[in-house]
Amino acid sequence: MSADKVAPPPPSPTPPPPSRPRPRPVEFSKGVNGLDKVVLRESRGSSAESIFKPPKAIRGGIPICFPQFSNHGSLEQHGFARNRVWSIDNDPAPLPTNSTSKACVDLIFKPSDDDLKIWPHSFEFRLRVALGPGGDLMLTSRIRNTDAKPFTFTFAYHTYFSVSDISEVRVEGLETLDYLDNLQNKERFTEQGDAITFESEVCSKFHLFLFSLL
Ligand SMILES: O=P(O)(O)OC[C@H]1O[C@@H](O)[C@H](O)[C@@H](O)[C@@H]1O
Repeated sequence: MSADKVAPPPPSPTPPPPSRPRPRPVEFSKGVNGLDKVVLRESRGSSAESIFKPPKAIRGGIPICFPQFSNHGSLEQHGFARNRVWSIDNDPAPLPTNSTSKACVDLIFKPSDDDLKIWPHSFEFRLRVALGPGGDLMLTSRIRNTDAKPFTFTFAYHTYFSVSDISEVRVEGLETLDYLDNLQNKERFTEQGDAITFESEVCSKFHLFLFSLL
């Protein structure tokens, strides 16, 4: 082989793209009013199928299903409350004196004229989100009938949990409760085991309550 036909050295391997830094779960800063601001970010507490694009509801956090849970009615799945902008009550009732909470915010949702066209019942939904001293989060929902007539509704906190290893998860306390199995045509069963574990896809709805407000 002559010198001018020597094979060129192999290209050096492309370096991997720099990994994006993960957002810190809690950030502390100062708010516009000079008060301490705490931003909670849980980048993993959502479904892998999340589409953060209206009108699709965010599949993460704790969606509030109201006035309809699931497709048990004529409204959109899980009702419209999770897809609306709520306002903050700047003058909420104080926390009870025996409360261990240190901080809370009251969020209010009232139906718009368009909402009343699809669900003709006026109400005020007040959601209190309170943070305990140990970091525990407490949600209290109060729904007030501001209509002249009674109405019924279904409601749920559709909480998403971030788990690193599903095989380590056990859900206890549901023994003897009835549930509808979505993967078996919503057939009704009674839970027999003292703990539910997950070996494959599960989609069960336990113990549905129907509320009436007079
Ligand atoms: O996708 P959505 O509307 O946020 O609902 C989340 C889940 O809600 C559950 O109640 C349904 O049984 C699931 O099928 C669904 O994936």
